[in-house]
Amino acid sequence: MVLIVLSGPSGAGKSTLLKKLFAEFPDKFGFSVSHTTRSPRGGEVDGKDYHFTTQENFADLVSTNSFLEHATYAGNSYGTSLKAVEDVESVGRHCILDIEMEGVKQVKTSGRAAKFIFVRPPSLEILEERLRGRGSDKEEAIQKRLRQARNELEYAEGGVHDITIINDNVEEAYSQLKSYILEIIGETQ
Ligand SMILES: Nc1ncnc2c1ncn2[C@@H]1O[C@H](COP(=O)(O)OP(=O)(O)OP(=O)(O)O)[C@@H](O)[C@H]1O
Repeated sequence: MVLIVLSGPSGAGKSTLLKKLFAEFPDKFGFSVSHTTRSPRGGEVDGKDYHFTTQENFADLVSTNSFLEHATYAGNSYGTSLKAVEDVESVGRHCILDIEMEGVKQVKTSGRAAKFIFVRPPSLEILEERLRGRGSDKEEAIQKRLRQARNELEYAEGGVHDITIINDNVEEAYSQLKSYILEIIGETQ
């Protein structure tokens, strides 16, 4: 099984592309279930949406090197455990992680083999338009995402990913993503 790590600035189109991939290949890929110390929101199911966990248990998992990557956002910790990846692989699916730069760095140093795909927008101006178009963020959050996008793009300049996909036309970007992924999992269409 191949561990596939997708990253890129917020708003670059990762979810859009992955949605297409899961729709076309419903049985080939899976997302791992992350651990989090945040409280469940309405309708979220433990073990399905997240493994909801205490800060203490989360710290234990960190100290036993049980996470492939983990980070803290807005006071809550999130992580992908090695076991969560194995759970996806045990049912015969390739695990896909949709994570940000710090997580990518951790997977890289974990020693676990993976393929790294970077999804980027054609320009920061277009990224800004898309973030506004998505309508899910306030102005302050958009500015924060744009600042972070610069960091992600700079990191990617170092040639740390196996492939960079520019999401200009979504169908073209999807076609590139699909052919690369089918190639690395050893399937051709
Ligand atoms: N090629 C494209 N052309 C125009 N709009 C696009 C394209 N790809 C995605 N979008 C739009 O851009 C917005 C951001 O896309 P999406 O939510 O998939 O990004 P993301 O990388 O998953 O972001 P996040 O990391 O914040 O979850 C969405 O409104 C989406 O419909």
